[in-house]
Amino acid sequence: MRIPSFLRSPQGLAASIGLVLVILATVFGPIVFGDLATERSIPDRQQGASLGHPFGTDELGRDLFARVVVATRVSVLLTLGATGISVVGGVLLGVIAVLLPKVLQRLVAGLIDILLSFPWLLLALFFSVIWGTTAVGAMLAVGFAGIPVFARLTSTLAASVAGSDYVRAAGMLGSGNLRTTFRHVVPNILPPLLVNTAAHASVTLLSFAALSFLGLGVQAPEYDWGRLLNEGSKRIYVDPMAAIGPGIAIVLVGVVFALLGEVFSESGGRRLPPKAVRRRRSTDYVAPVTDETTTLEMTDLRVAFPGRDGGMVERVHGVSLTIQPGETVGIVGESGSGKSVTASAVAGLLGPDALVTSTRLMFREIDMTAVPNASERRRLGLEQAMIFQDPLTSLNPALTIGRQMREASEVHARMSRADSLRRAVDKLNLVRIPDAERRIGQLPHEFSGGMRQRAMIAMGLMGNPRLIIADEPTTALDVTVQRQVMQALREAQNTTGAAILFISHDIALVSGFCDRIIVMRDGRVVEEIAADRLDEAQHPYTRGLIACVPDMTTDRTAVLPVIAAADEEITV
Ligand SMILES: Nc1ncnc2c1ncn2[C@@H]1O[C@H](COP(=O)(O)OP(=O)(O)OP(=O)(O)O)[C@@H](O)[C@H]1O
Repeated sequence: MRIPSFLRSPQGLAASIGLVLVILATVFGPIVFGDLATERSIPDRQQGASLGHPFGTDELGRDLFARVVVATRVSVLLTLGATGISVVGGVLLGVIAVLLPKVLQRLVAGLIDILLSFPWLLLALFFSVIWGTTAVGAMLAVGFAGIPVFARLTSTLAASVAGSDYVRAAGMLGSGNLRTTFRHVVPNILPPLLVNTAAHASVTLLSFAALSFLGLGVQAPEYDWGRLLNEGSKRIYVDPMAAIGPGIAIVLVGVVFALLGEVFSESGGRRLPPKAVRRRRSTDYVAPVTDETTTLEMTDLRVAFPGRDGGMVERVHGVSLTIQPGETVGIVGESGSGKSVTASAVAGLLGPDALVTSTRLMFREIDMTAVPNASERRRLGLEQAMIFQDPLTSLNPALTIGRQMREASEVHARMSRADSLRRAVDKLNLVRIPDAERRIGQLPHEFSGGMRQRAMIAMGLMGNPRLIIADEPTTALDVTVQRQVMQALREAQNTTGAAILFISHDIALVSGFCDRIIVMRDGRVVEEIAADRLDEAQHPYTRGLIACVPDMTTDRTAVLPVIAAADEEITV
């Protein structure tokens, strides 16, 4: 029999044994020890620890060990209830904070910060005054006092995931904010949330004990460990076990929760299996597009971002670009020349900070400068595909490749799960992923870099792409794998007839792959030239880029040419 990996570490084993004991005491404690815990025996009152009464007896002669075991249920259930309130409330508030418009986001973040600045126990005391000194009041108080902690954690974790390529890609597929948050963001913040939940449960248990000890928690005739501790502390110098007994229970269960947090954090990389989602069953698939309208028309695109002084700084200065169906257009230029910003404007992926203006920006007769309606969103999700530079950040690490591939066809083409699965396997075969039926159930980290990038291409083929935007798709790959990816891209184009907008700083790669090359520098197009006429390039910058590409005849002892700054004369 295979031993689960978490049982192989000492803390995993200790946490598991502790958890089983806590569950047994919670479920069976009151049943087994209930009578003993309430049975009064005046002759035996206030006895010290003995074999018959390990923790002694109280002032009515009731066995304290039995009372400590019986109190497990109240103490643990109140702890779980309060932790649940903190986690659910905090995660909801944190997620809402991420979904809100920027101004409201800041307001909620400010509110969370203010609540966090109050000491936790002080907040709990404040709430317990509101809800009264009862067990439920204490649970609500401790639970509500923990909400800001989880709200801050959730919004911070969500913000770090929200900038990933796969979340941007989900937005491009037309996935709404709520869907993207619950499908792509929440699964990726679950492991750290679980770790913090376990650690927080341990603190919550102590807070309950503290509240009950102060007389603000569980009230007589009910009792929990805090109350037993309070009663025992009155005779601590005579019968120390009366106070030490409930103290041991509090410490032991607190340690079990803390150890559980350790175990979660150690297995943090391991993902939870993806949940099944309800789907509309339908085979309503969108027919392939056959009309041949111009794929992209862009005139005088200008993009500005907020600068340090509060004003806007223009980074792309009047770029015009037209792409015809089936055409392969390359954009080359050095780092920072505005290639990615131009491509993101085409895909509508620039964030709310960017100020985008253009005389005309149409993708297959969809005005990309206006907010798309439902049918345009659906078309964009199916007809545009984007392949990013780093496949590891562009795939959601918590979802299987198959699940991510199916998203576009299920959301937009409304295909049934079985149909979209079949289509995903076909597309993985098309980009030559071996053993596609098995691979489709794997997570992105189980793929090699080149396979991940080919899976991204396959994902783009799940719709009916008319434009594939590939933003430096081979930069992170070695030369052999680069060839496989380029080949997959070419085959994808041959199969679909899609146009490709290929972005790279490598003019040699672009000239071998594209029909036409746009050369960009400092946010401007400096030259547009057919790939097979590159040797006739006029602009000194283009000639400089070509001269920087070494070939078999390059003198390896000579100094490489240097491209001068934009305002300098370039000599090659
Ligand atoms: N969100 C942003 N906020 C502010 N400035 C930005 C933002 N995105 C891009 N820029 C700026 O716009 C300019 C063009 O960036 P872009 O990413 O398009 O360059 P690139 O040509 O794709 O470079 P690389 O090859 O390094 O990816 C750069 O100066 C960059 O700093």
